[in-house]
Amino acid sequence: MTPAVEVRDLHVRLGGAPILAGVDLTVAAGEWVTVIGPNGAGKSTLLRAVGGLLRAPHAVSLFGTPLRALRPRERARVVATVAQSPVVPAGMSVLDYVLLGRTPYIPPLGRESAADLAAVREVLDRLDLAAFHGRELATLSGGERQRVFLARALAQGATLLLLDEPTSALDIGHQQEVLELVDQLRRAHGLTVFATMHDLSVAGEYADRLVLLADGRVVAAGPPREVLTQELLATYYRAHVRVIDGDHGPLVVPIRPH
Ligand SMILES: Nc1ncnc2c1ncn2[C@@H]1O[C@H](COP(=O)(O)OP(=O)(O)OP(=O)(O)O)[C@@H](O)[C@H]1O
Repeated sequence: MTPAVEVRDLHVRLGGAPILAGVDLTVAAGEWVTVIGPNGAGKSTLLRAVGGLLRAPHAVSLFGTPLRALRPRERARVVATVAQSPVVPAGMSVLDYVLLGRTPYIPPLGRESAADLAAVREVLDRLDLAAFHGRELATLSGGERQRVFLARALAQGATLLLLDEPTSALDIGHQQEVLELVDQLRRAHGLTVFATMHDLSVAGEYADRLVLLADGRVVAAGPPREVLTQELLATYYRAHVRVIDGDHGPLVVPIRPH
């Protein structure tokens, strides 16, 4: 079957320095793959390249089509990105911000249709954001805002979701709620999820496969119990951890070194 994401020998240089140095990976349609790795490993850069936000035209294909062959509107119907800290337009309401997700469906110089508004209201309800629809985005708390960013991506109706640290600003309850919702949507609508996460236990609980990135290279990839090992985490994170069996995958507990 054609993979949702295919990355072949991806090299990215930023500010004159090599950031990604020959990354290869595939994400099957319907799969959830999470990229982990220490700070500065290149995780966000990889996600941006897959989302078409960097010039890497030859290395990335989405659902069998090279990125370079997709026009921006076409690309936006296929892939939706939730960046780590998206720009918040001044004075914009929650409703209008989430409505931006419908841009690929609105004709140039046209207005949103009743179906666009219905799609937005449905997503706001699902994410428990309906009460905020008239609020100025900038006045929301970090966690509320993060749910609005996700709402915009879901309203886009793309089949591939790229989530860069989607729950970093959320409390543990909202973190679970958002990840469960993403997983439900994935199963119900056949979405593919390609994410980055720092919480290794949570990453392992939700992903089918993990990709461990270090210094711009994939150093391990596979099911969570093959990647979340004490040895790999000591080598690449310099972390002292204990890995214990959980119901949905390994749980990584940091242990204070002697
Ligand atoms: N525009 C840029 N110019 C120069 N260097 C950059 C640029 N953007 C990113 N980098 C560098 O590329 C490296 C990888 O950054 P990236 O944000 O992809 O890492 P990351 O794995 O997502 O890190 P973190 O876990 O800290 O979010 C970092 O060393 C960063 O400083």
